[in-house]
Amino acid sequence: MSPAQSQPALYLSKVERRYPQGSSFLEVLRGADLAIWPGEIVALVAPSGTGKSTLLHVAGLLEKPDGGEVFVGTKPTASMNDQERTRVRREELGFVYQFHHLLPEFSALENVVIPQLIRGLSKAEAQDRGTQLLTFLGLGKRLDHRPGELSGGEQQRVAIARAVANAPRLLLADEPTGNLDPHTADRVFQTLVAIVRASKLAALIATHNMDLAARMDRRVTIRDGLIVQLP
Ligand SMILES: Nc1ncnc2c1ncn2[C@@H]1O[C@H](COP(=O)(O)OP(=O)(O)OP(=O)(O)O)[C@@H](O)[C@H]1O
Repeated sequence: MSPAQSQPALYLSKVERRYPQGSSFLEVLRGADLAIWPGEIVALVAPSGTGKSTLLHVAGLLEKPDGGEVFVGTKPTASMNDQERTRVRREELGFVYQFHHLLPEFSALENVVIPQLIRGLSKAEAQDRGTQLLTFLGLGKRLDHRPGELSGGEQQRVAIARAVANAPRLLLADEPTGNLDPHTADRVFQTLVAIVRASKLAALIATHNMDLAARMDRRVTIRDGLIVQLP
């Protein structure tokens, strides 16, 4: 086993998250434990309101846990300040949402290049990598198209390329195909799996789509604020 594989890409240890509700608190996560290993694609499947988005926000360092620890690789993040969390988020995490949030005035390639420039890559390196990624995702002939000139599935593939452009350790996705028709959703999911496998990323993907969940390596749910493995 290589050193990279001997530690989880993400490890949530006894994570707690609660929100004020009237005079008390709504306890959404009550000690959630979850490890995701490099190369693994894990489906997060749970009824509405049980805490999927909360879990993704905590795992994505967008919200701090009220208790427990979130390790990205070996790094404990709970006591990091905002600047450190932003750096880990930018360098080690990739995000894909139901709606792509691409920059409408920039081309597909520019949308993938910009985060790499922010990370400090040269323009030539960023363009090379962006072109390779978009070509891998079947968009080699769409590099110069703006999001408004692309289909929904193509836009979502650009969003996937953007999310993995900085070679993150972990991809977090919230209903990445939820806005697409079943056929397009299937194709986008296939490309998502292909890129995760090719890059040896770890992925946590929240979905209501049981067919897609069945094709991932593992399925987990949230029950009474805890992570429970599904068959
Ligand atoms: N910022 C907040 N303040 C107060 N309550 C919140 C906040 N965010 C989420 N909640 C509550 O926490 C619970 C879990 O919300 P969350 O959005 O994580 O659920 P979910 O499983 O993602 O739901 P869905 O599948 O409908 O998106 C819900 O009852 C929600 O109302």
